[in-house]
Parts: sequence; C-alpha cells; structure tokens
Amino acid sequence: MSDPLLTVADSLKDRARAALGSRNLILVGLMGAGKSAVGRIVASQLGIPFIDSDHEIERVSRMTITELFAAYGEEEFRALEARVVKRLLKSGPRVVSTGGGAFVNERTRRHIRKGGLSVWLKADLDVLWERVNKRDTRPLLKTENPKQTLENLMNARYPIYAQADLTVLSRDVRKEIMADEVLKAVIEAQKESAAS
Ligand SMILES: Nc1ncnc2c1ncn2[C@@H]1O[C@H](COP(=O)(O)OP(=O)(O)OP(=O)(O)O)[C@@H](O)[C@H]1O
Ligand SMILES: O=C(O)C1=C[C@@H](O)[C@@H](O)[C@H](O)C1
Ligand SMILES: [Mg+2]
Repeated sequence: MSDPLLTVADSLKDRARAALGSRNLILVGLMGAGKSAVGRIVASQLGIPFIDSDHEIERVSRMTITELFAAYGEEEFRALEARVVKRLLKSGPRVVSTGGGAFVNERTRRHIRKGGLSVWLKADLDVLWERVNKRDTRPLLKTENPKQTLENLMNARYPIYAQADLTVLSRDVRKEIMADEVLKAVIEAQKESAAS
C-alpha cells in the first residue's frame, strides 16, 4: 500500500505545478524574508528552474551587490535590476526570487506583474532582524541603527508589497514548511480564479 503522507506531499507539488502552468512564480519581500532560501526549495519541489535576481545581477556585472552600490549608487543598481528581472521573466515557468527592493521600483514591478504570479513573503521585524543581522552584505543596512532602518523600510514598503498577487506569512518555522505554504497559496489562488 502507498504511504499516505507521501501521497499528500506529492499531490501538493503536482497540484501546485498544474496551477502554475507556464507562468513564473516571483517571490518579493523585504531582506531576510526568505525569498532566496524558500524560493530554491519551491523550485525544486515544482521541478522547474530557480533563479535569484541578486545572484544574476552579480553574475552579469561580475561585481557584488555591495560593490555595485558603492561604485554606481542605488539608482544605477535599480536600473540594472529592472533589466535583469525583465529578461529573467521572458520565459517560464521559473521560480524567480527578487532582491528586497525590486518590487518597490515601479518599472521592475511592471515587469513582475506581466511576468507571472507574485508572492509576498511577509515577515515581522524581529524575524527579519534575527536573520539579516548575521551578515553585512546588505548595503542599505550599513547605517548607525540598522534595525531602525529595517523598520523604516518595512513601513515604507509594506503597502507596496501588499500589491503582490499572493501573500504568505514568513514565520519562524523551517524553510521547507514555508515552501509548502507557498505551494498551497498557489493552489488556492488558482481555485479562486477558477471559481470567479
Ligand atoms: N524559514 C526560515 N527558517 C530559518 N531560516 C531561514 C528561513 N528563511 C530564511 N532563512 C535564513 O535567513 C537568511 C535570509 O534569508 P534569505 O537570504 O532567503 O532572504 P531574502 O529574502 O532572499 O533576503 P534578500 O532580500 O537580502 O536577498 C538566510 O540565512 C536563510 O537561510
Ligand atoms: O531591500 C533592498 O533594497 C535590497 C535587498 C537585497 O536583496 C539587494 O537587492 C540589495 O541589497 C537591495
Ligand atoms: Mg535573496
């Protein structure tokens, strides 16, 4: 007899894969929300390619994000990010994890809207802070009071992230559980759009 737990997990993947179709799944949200970590697992569950826009920017520019900010400033970084995200979303299905500011930029947001289904990984300040304070690879947090800066970014950006197609609460649980919640949200969204 088949293992019932295995069957549930398999059908979650299969149902989410069918619900996504040829669309891209694009993860948005603040630094530390888990877009890169969770996105990679979601892609592997769905059996489709995973791409992280920050990594792709670093690959094409042959510079780190920190170096790009220092050499060209945030505005140039955003322009490059918009071009890279547009290109990554040209074909699908893929899971694309974006940088924390990508969806906030109007041009990039337009590419994401056209390019597939967007998911906001929404987390509270303490969860985010716990995760981002371990590394200093985020130029926007190189301030006197990085936790306060993170809170200011939350206040400014959360109304914009809320425009994503789906919202999943990024809690302090294992990444695999978060990945399952993303898959469930994709299935639910498809059910709702089929019913309307
Ligand atoms: N659910 C989780 N449980 C435990 N650790 C997590 C979870 N989600 C993410 N992390 C860890 O938190 C850190 C930040 O996560 P990640 O790099 O995926 O965030 P991000 O949203 O991609 O941030 P950025 O916008 O800076 O790229 C990583 O070390 C990651 O392994
Ligand atoms: O939140 C942001 O604006 C950023 C987040 C990171 O993913 C990087 O894209 C960069 O550090 C900027
Ligand atoms: Mg990331």
